Amino acid sequence: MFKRGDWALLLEVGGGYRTVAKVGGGVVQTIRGFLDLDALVGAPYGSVLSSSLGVRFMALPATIFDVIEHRFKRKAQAIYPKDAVHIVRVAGVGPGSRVAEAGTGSGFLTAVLAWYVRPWGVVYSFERRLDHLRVAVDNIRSVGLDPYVELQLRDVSASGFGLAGLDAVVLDMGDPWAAVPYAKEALKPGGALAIFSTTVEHLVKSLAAVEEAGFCEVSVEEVLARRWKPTLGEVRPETFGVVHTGWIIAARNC
Ligand SMILES: C[S@@+](CC[C@H](N)C(=O)[O-])C[C@H]1O[C@@H](n2cnc3c(N)ncnc32)[C@H](O)[C@@H]1O
Repeated sequence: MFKRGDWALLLEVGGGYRTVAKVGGGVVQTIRGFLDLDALVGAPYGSVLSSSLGVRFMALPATIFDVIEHRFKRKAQAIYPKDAVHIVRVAGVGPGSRVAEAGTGSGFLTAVLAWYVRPWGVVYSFERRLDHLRVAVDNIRSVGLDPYVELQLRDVSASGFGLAGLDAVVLDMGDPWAAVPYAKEALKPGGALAIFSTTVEHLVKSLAAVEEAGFCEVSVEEVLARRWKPTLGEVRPETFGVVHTGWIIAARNC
């Protein structure tokens, strides 16, 4: 059953609208009318509540990805969930991992990494812009992941990470090639490096830096996720969708 402070995924019954809201957060406005979220405190998962316009919503427990997608504020270009999860895989991130990340941006990838390093690990996340860092702080706190994240205002291209023996370093920033030698110093032997690139030019410069720094087991992958229409009798790929996000370079510190 829902507790005060839980995040609920609210699905319009018989319609396509969805939103995510905090249980016990009072009355919230949606494009389908007002919803009283206090009514969900103590209610079982799957409860239905009506908006002020009479639109019915089914309330389900929200996943971390539901909250990130619907409630996180955006200050910088955020990573897509398909890429974030792939980074978790290639960087071998799991419970107890010590991971450094730059730049933090709005903290979308930070939150995903923090979700996976729980309950013993830590994400050291570096950002050079204070306005971005402030948004990330709010986003990460909103999902209760702040105990697993150490945020720092720092330009890693100029100053490195100031850390050693890390399990992984993840770079989603304009000039990762400048941070690659610092990433090598910060990683434990065998530790993983992951770099997200959105253009071919960025990818090639990043790859050159990875090779120059002496990393091994280098790979480049693009994650293609195509949404299909699940309506029986009309099952086919959706007409519109996200065509390109980026590539993920992975390498090991050898
Ligand atoms: C594309 S955004 C990162 C988005 C983030 N991965 C997310 O999912 O929300 C790139 C961020 O890197 C930061 N950045 C760029 N160069 C940096 C550097 N040398 N050191 C630290 N942060 C840097 C930028 O200010 C920006 O916030």
